[in-house]
Amino acid sequence: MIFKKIAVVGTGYVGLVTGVALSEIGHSVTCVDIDEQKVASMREGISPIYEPGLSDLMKKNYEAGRLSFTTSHELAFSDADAIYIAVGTPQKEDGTADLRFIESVARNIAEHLTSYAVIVTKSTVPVGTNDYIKQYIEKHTDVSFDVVSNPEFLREGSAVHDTFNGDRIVIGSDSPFAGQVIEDINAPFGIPVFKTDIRSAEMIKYASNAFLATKISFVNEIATLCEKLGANVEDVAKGMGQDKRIGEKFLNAGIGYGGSCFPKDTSALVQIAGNVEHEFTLLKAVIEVNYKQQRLLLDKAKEHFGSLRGKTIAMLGTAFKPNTDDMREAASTILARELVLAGAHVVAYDPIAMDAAKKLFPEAVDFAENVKSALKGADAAFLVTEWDDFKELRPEQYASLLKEPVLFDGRNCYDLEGMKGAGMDYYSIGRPVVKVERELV
Ligand SMILES: NC(=O)c1ccc[n+]([C@@H]2O[C@H](COP(=O)([O-])OP(=O)(O)OC[C@H]3O[C@@H](n4cnc5c(N)ncnc54)[C@H](O)[C@@H]3O)[C@@H](O)[C@H]2O)c1
Ligand SMILES: O=c1ccn([C@@H]2O[C@H](COP(=O)(O)OP(=O)(O)O[C@H]3O[C@H](CO)[C@@H](O)[C@H](O)[C@H]3O)[C@@H](O)[C@H]2O)c(=O)[nH]1
Repeated sequence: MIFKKIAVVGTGYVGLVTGVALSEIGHSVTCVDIDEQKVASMREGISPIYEPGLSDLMKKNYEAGRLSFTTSHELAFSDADAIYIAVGTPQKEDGTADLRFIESVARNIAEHLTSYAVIVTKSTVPVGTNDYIKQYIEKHTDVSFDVVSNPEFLREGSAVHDTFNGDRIVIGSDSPFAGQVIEDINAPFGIPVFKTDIRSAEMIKYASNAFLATKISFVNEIATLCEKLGANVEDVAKGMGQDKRIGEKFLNAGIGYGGSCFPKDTSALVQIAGNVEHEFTLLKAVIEVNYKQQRLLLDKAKEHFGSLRGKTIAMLGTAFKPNTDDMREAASTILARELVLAGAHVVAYDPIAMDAAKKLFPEAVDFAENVKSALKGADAAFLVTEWDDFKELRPEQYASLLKEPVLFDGRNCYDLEGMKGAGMDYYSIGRPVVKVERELV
């Protein structure tokens, strides 16, 4: 194995995890970020993001001298065999992908490239973006280089695990040499490689995310039908998933998908289609279903209480999924805003993402120190993120801490049988409602 000198541009969820993982398999990695605070923190051995297993691995490779951090593109790119682009491609107001960070990295590379390197795009970029990167750099430097599309499929909350255990590594290239360099770099991971052209690689990323989002919105529509027809979506999903052509994964009904990827990537793909005069009807419906789904707990609570004015709601979980501090496009943000607008008092708790939530939630929202103090005296609870801390609570504990008591579970964390006799009304997604048997007076 020939270990390479690698620069990674951007130290977010993808860049830092990629940099750390590449150093762990033996390469010499320099991570460069424009955020001085992030770089300072990483140099002190503190990961700027919460991701299970990342901190220890980062410290280990930093101390071993295989991993370094800088704010200087010049330093990072000098003699690099490969330059990985892992900057953000957020959503613009019109739904298209905002490529200004990609454009700035292209400028950085054109300015500081001193010898041949393979430029690898990990960021999720619209089809044709790698062609743009190539043309821009070619125009502004005489140094030779190749461009490779190498989309990333890791999930937040399990990013380190996913990087070492991915299903495939997609390498899109029009240069067999450059494609081989990236395959060699990744060889120690032992993950199957799929090679294709650059545009197909770019499309694989969007198509994969759009397909997974479609699976989620599909099962959520089935969940709504189950509620109306007296079926149980959990059993329905299990029964469907046993068909290998369907597969059991990503069929968990709930309050929709959030996060830094599905919402923006589905919108971007609708726009990418629009640019070539194709209306992506199916994906538009997926997005519309998700919009309704993210507000579902609110509808259920309004139906239960009549009005939410003056009610105290304990919000359990603010992160878009467990094991992350990421709040991008989290359903909790919508729910907190809408609950406050409806006149409710919100007390939120999240084991990890509370600092991020404080910056995003309306000022009227209070934050509790732990799950029990969030629940104590509240009229109802909204279970928004399926953290283990919440799932470990027994139904009776909710019932004894809540005033009314009623639990609106957006993630189907509890078994319906276990809820019967817990002394609490229990609403979940796509499953029958469990009601407390109250004495008639
Ligand atoms: N977050 C995920 O789970 C995930 C998974 C797969 C793919 N992706 C894609 O990967 C890309 C990165 O996502 P992320 O969530 O890691 O982003 P992020 O916003 O967490 O991090 C991006 C980092 O890039 C830095 N940056 C911006 N411009 C720079 C420049 N010119 N030079 C150096 N650093 C610069 C920023 O300061 C920031 O630290 C996106 O395209 C995203 O769609 C993300
Ligand atoms: O059956 C399911 C599975 C997920 N979700 C929700 O879908 C969202 C996304 O979850 P997940 O895919 O686990 O997390 P991400 O970190 O957003 O990862 C997705 O987005 C990344 C960024 O592009 C990709 O790299 C990953 O492959 C892709 O799974 C979350 O809100 C989940 O609650 C459901 O509602 N039901």
